[in-house]
Amino acid sequence: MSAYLHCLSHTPLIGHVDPNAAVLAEVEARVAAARERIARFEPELAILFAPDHYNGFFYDLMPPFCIGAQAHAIGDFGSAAGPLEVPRSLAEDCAAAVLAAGVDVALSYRMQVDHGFAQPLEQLLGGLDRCPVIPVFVNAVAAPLPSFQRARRLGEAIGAYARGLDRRVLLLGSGGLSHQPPVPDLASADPQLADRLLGSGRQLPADERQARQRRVIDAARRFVEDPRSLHPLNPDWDLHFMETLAAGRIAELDALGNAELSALAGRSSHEVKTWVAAFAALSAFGPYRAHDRYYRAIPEWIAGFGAIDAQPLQRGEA
Ligand SMILES: O=C(O)/C=C/c1cccc(O)c1O
Ligand SMILES: [Fe+2]
Repeated sequence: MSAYLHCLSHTPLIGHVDPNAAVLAEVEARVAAARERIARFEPELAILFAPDHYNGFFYDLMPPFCIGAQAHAIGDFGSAAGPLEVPRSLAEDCAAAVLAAGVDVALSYRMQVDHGFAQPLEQLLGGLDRCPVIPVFVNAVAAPLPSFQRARRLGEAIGAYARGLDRRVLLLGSGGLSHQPPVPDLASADPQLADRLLGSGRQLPADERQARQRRVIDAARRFVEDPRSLHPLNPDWDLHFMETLAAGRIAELDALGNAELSALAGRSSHEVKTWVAAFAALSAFGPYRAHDRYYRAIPEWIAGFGAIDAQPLQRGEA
């Protein structure tokens, strides 16, 4: 029984609107180093906390959290498409354990996921099917959103379940940090978009998919030229958030309300709740040490882009 954590921002803009070569190389080196550390850990099971962007979860039935017992990725923005390697009975047991621990979580036997799940699996493990993975959806865009406290409780319950397995468990958090790309919003949607957000967008026609991706790519180009065209990135808050998790003070975030977080760091910054859940899961293995922290605000990717590793303290470590 052992655990290793890696949390990483995702962005579908990689390869579409990139920062300069030096920054790109810096990020690639960081990701490559994280991939090596993970490979050395030799995970037997990954638990991946990630959000969706109205590609798999819609307002016909929007859960705050959902565990996938089977899942497939759609391949948006050129990310990997196809089935994830989900150990069905472990995912079922995990959902049952979480419910028994008092956290309400949905279960899906046909979970559809997007770049939020696919990108970390590609970047950190080399593909969708390289390691058995339990995908855990955390709603980070479709109001009303779960709170920091519930994300923490979800993570603690999943961590307690994972600790009981006799396996090397990799805990992954995907998303964040401060950012607000043009992800749709039901409150301001016209009737056609509202219909898509209610579920008719599950299999988007190719031309609409193209137009949707183009809108995000154009928004990124504009954001580089005019930082006021989107909600600003907030490096101060991002670094403070990372330090809070690294210092083991996860519960301090409970006091931060959803509206407050949107105002500080943008509407998509709720993706950081995947990090909170992952760290809370790690805390179920005991005190931990964070290392290999990385951060850079990257407007080309509309992302406060961060990465961090953590693992339980070894015997003798303070
Ligand atoms: O449009 C989407 O589906 C999402 C875009 C996006 C852009 C930048 C950072 C992110 O985390 C995103 O999901
Ligand atoms: Fe995202």
